[in-house]
Amino acid sequence: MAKDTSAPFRWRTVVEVAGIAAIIYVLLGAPGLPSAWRTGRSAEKDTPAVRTKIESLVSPAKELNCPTHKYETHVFSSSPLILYVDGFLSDSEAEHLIDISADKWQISTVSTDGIERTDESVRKSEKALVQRDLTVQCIEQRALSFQGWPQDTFIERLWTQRYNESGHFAPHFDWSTATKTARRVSTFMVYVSANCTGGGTQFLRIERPQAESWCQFVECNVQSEGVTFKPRKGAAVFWENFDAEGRGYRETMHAGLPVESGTKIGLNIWSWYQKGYRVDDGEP
Ligand SMILES: O=C(O)CCC(=O)C(=O)O
Ligand SMILES: [Fe+2]
Repeated sequence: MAKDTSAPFRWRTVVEVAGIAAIIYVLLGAPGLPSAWRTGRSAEKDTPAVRTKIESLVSPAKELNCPTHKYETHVFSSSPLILYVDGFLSDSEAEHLIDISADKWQISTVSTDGIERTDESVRKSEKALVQRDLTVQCIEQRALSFQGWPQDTFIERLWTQRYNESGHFAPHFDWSTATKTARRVSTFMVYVSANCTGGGTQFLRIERPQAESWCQFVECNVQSEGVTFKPRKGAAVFWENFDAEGRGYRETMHAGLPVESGTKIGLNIWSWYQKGYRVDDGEP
């Protein structure tokens, strides 16, 4: 009787096709996987976007003489870590940030894979790059000290952000480009001025806490998805963008809700992990 050789042959074909598909998937850059896992194809490559990012990293001068400043921290969530920091900025620091932003406002951009564009359906606001004077460096220092001066972690140059009526920022993550050795590890969303209605910072995938006490900081009287932090002058919402393995937290998706009346001014303080990088102290 003739031997049936077709079954082993089919299996070999299946294995070969799977192998070729896997090679093509890797060559395409492993689409669908978080970029932190795409080893061998990373922001360490010296692209213009990476150079611009690295040039924006700063470290406050070590011998700074900053005034004593006290704030109150409330743990909102431990995983992901989300903290509410009341009084992160003093009134005079907030006023100073407003003053030094005054002649610097420019239309805000959004960035996809390091490429900047304007799109009011995503982000409608103005932003200002603030000069690194003593007050600003003391704020940078406060942000690093708050996190325990983590290794190889720097502050991205600070920007204020102004939203007038209908200004908003659609849901997004703060961690678009990320690798194992370079990523935006944490965010402070600081309210510099909050003469507005609306304009809260909404986390769509996180539930509002039950305790009544949180109602001073989060919206309790509106029916909306997730939880919304109220803009409150001087306060900050702090969160970590990645877990210990370097995976972005999906729960940190957030939005700046439309300002219904008045003006809201925010300050972004982003901390960036850049393995092995050293930055000169001090001056802008
Ligand atoms: O304005 C807000 O409440 C959020 C701003 C924000 O998410 C950002 O600037 O990345
Ligand atoms: Fe954001």
